[in-house]
Amino acid sequence: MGKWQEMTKEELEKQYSPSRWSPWLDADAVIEAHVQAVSEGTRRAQIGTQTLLNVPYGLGEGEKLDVYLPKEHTETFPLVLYIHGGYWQFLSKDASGFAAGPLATHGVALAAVGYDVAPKGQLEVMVRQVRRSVAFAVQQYTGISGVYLLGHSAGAHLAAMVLSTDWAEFGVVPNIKGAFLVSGLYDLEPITHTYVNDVLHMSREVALQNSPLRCVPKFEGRRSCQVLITVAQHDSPEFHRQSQEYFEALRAAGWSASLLDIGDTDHFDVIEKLSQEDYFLTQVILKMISRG
Ligand SMILES: N[C@@H](CC(=O)c1ccccc1NC=O)C(=O)O
Repeated sequence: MGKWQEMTKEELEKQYSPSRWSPWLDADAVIEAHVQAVSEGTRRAQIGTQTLLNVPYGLGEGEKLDVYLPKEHTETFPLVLYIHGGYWQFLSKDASGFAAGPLATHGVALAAVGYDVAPKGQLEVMVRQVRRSVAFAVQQYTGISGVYLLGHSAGAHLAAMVLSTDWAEFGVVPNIKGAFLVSGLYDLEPITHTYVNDVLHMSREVALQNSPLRCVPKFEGRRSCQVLITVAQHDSPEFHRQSQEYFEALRAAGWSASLLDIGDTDHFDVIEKLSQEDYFLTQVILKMISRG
């Protein structure tokens, strides 16, 4: 596999079209199935948990959280903040509670983060919104025993940007105990050369400044934070490269990180299946949280 700089525009666009790599469904069908799966999974999670929908974390219309609590929750519990994917332009928090069921069964709360996707939002706006949502959550809910980030695809990019936050201006330093980054993007420069940027309009500077790969902070060893980077077996080679390089960059900066290639999954069902308790990644996440 050559470098992205040497690819034709056609090849680069294919690399960054996750729907074209599913071995099971064609591009349109896989996206349709994905929207269906996350919507249906979210509906089921809303029945099985206690919900607080549309909790504002800021003044903007899009700055809201959907919180899913275990039905019988104790006073303190871990909170997973879920940041949805969709190339910073599709999907919303409304269909992003599908992972809450199995978590709630084990006493873990989930909050699906809303943010302004493009064209309304620009990339830097989304990064700031997600950072603010994390600061808000830890200030609002004093019962949180630990915060975990869970992000898919573009949402894993936003979660990774949360890890590189200088919290000085947020008035709080969240105790982020772990991050689960699923099929994410950490190097945005190649994306500026694809159709994805037709709506985002990222400049090269914005792409560089908002690439987690280029802003990994040195890990200060005072607290523990585990980062799990996962990629789907049927993600494209460029997606695999992105995860591999971010993993190496985290390790080089002293972070505790691991990299996991999840067999028999594509870019979409790798996250959808978190609605199932017996899914491999659900079990890994529950285990990491239970270790605290
Ligand atoms: N053109 C993209 C579209 C895409 O990523 C997407 C579209 C709708 C809803 C979610 C998407 N991606 C990841 O969650 C693709 O090829 O998959």
